[in-house]
Amino acid sequence: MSIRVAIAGPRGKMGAEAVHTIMKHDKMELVAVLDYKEVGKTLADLEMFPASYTAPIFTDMHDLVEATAPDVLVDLTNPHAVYKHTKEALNLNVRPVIGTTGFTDAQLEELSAIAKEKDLGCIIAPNFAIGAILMMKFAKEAAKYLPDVEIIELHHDQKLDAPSGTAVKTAQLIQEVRATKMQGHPEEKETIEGARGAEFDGMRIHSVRLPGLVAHQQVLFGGDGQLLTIRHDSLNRNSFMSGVAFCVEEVMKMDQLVYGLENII
Ligand SMILES: NC(=O)C1=CN([C@@H]2O[C@H](COP(=O)(O)OP(=O)(O)OC[C@H]3O[C@@H](n4cnc5c(N)ncnc54)[C@H](O)[C@@H]3O)[C@@H](O)[C@H]2O)C=CC1
Ligand SMILES: O=C(O)C1=N[C@H](C(=O)O)C[C@H](O)C1
Repeated sequence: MSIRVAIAGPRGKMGAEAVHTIMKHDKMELVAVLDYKEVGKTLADLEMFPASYTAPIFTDMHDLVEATAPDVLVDLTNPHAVYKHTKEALNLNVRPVIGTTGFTDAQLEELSAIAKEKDLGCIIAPNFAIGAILMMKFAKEAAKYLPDVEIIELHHDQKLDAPSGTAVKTAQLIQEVRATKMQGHPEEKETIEGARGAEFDGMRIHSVRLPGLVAHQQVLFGGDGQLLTIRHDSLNRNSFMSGVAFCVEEVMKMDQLVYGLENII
């Protein structure tokens, strides 16, 4: 039987790719999409999709679930909308697969508690690309031996959140294996505010935003007379799509919230 999938944010850069991915998948059916406008239309009414894409557009999650009974909601919207969508989906017994970044720790804890209470799978994946997950895993391993680390993430200039969800997740994974360490000179002073980047548990995160970039990150480790750089580049958004399809299948087998694909690959 097909997995019934709804997608929030279908007109976005990631959402549109995800629409094509689900439409092409032989074990999945795109039953609806959630947008903030165009209610009553179908994807086929939007110029960007072919006439064969007949999934209806909803602007209200309750209406969407009542009319189309999805098994899974894939959210690719923005940091302002995603928490509400995830909570609503869980409360309506729909399993969320969330690619949108920008959750607070308190929101993650609350959503985790709801998923647990309902025995429902929920995946929150700051990055769906296998190469990025390996980059994070390798960075965590390297930090055991080289605890001086700075993260540089580079993204397109339409990105709303900084630092990226991937950079935050990388820093959290490193924090698990590294004793807190304030890096740099103890008396260093920024002569222009922000020059040293964001501070996370003593390590620094730098965010670059430029047209032409997609999604890139390098993790730099410094040691005595040596440097190690671990870098990942997403050159297009197709790089995320096998991860999206993997999560839609996996979340059907789960009964709790998982934050980060490194926990399930
Ligand atoms: N986990 C991953 O591997 C990846 C995650 N992302 C994240 O996915 C999110 C989307 O990224 P992009 O597609 O580049 O952004 P985008 O700006 O191109 O698309 C966002 C879409 O969400 C829609 N939207 C906004 N509010 C909405 C609402 N209340 N209900 C329904 N739709 C709404 C917008 O109309 C827009 O079409 C971002 O948070 C980004 O960081 C992006 C790439 C990979
Ligand atoms: O906004 C993006 O583009 C991306 N967002 C995610 C993040 O914040 O880490 C994943 C990837 O880096 C692309």
